[in-house]
Amino acid sequence: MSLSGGDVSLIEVRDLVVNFHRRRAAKPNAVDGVSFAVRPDETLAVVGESGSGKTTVARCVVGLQAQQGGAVLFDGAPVGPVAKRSPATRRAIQMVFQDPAASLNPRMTVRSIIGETWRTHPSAAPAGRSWDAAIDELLADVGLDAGVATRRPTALSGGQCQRVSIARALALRPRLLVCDEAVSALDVSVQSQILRLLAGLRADRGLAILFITHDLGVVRQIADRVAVMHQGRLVETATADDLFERPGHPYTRKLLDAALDLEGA
Ligand SMILES: Nc1ncnc2c1ncn2[C@@H]1O[C@H](COP(=O)(O)OP(=O)(O)OP(=O)(O)O)[C@@H](O)[C@H]1O
Repeated sequence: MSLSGGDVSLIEVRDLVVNFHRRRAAKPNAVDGVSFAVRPDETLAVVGESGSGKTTVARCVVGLQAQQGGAVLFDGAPVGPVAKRSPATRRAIQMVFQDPAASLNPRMTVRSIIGETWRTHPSAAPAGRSWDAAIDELLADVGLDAGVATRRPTALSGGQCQRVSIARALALRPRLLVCDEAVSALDVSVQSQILRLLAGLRADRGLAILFITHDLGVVRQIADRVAVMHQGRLVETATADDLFERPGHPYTRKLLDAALDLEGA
């Protein structure tokens, strides 16, 4: 049965368990039996305070973190660590990180950063036209002008770098974008621009997005559904509307109250 409430899941996390202290059994699991699913056309936000296990779940989904229990299923089939995934699965699940400058090689131009993804995944490279033209088009898709292609990340703003990170992910025509605190390092106005960009890309390209964030303001702007994590466990999953209108779990209410206090401060 799909845990998403719909019929088809693109990605499903089933009873996931991660423990970073396997030899010391008394230490709690960082991720403790988490299950959720994302449909091919939706944005699911995973929200929770620092240390609740959000990033660890995201890293399991992209195959960068091994789990001690449970499974990650893509298109209904279990997928393991990234090194053991098929090139098609690796392409299909792309990640956008929190710190755009740190996730882009400062010595490379934007053109080489994007071109490199096609050298790693030749099956995704543009066929029948020049790479430069395809890169210009990708840059336009993320709201950057073609002149950015010859620049290095150090010559770009944080927002521009994050757009380049998104273009690099899109170059592989992914089906799922995993965004780990992808706007947390940006000014609020730039955050909104990037969130609008992601929403537009999702609609235009039929992307699914798994959005990891501690920020309920971001959740409100981007999410169709929300999974709330607390101390490694998932305490509530709801549509974004329901979560804000009728939070079901006391911890969710606490998070909402804390966010309201911040807004009012
Ligand atoms: N590589 C690691 N080795 C040991 N412990 C880790 C490691 N990565 C995460 N942890 C621990 O696992 C728990 C969950 O961390 P995680 O980063 O997934 O939480 P988070 O909700 O994403 O928090 P934040 O928003 O602060 O990144 C925390 O207690 C953290 O200290």
